[in-house]
Amino acid sequence: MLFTDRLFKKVEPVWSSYLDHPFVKGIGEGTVDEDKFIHYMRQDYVYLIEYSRVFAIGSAKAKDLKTMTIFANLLHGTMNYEMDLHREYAAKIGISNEELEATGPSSTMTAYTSYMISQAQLGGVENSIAAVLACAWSYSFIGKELARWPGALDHELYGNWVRMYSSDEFAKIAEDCKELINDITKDKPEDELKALEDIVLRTSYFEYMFWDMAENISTWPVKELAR
Ligand SMILES: Cc1ncc(CO)c(N)n1
Repeated sequence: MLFTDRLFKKVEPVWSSYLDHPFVKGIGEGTVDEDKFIHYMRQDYVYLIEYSRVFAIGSAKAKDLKTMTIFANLLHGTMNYEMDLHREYAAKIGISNEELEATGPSSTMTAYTSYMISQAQLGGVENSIAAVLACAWSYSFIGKELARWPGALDHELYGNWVRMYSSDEFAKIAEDCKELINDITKDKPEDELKALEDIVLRTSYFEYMFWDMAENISTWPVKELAR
């Protein structure tokens, strides 16, 4: 069995719950509140900066040129392609790239990216790929599903989002991550596989928390002190 098949069995209930989440449903149905979406996109922009850092760590830790190149391509794709989506949305509503980049990090964004970066720094290259796997793969999973919902692809505001994450280009990013982890785990003992599975499960929980952060427009518990 491929390691990603084993992982999918583990995370499937968590990922299915994303599709019932009011924010994710709101994107698919075109009903999500604009203020919530803007908060989400701003937090996601600064999230993607840290996420790219994990690709850079993976590239630095890679033991062969193929792995190093895949990480470098993922880094390039995120910064030059996926983040254009956020820049385009921001431009539409009058937020500059500088303002977008200067977004104050929310507690959930901080916790999630800190966890990814610490896991990537602690272990070998396999930890970096485990840390980003749920991100790329679950977004592709959500994108493909929402693309089947009536009108989701054509919605004037949220259609771009659905088109990005259901695109073949984005599916390729998820596939590259899956291939990397399957290659890297081929001869690994069970205790190491379990540790990687744990990273994928925890990042899947963080993904749920990120959707909650968007839905609740949350930042930090003590808002007036968090500026
Ligand atoms: C929080 C989060 N996870 C995953 C992705 C996919 O890259 C994203 N844009 N944001």
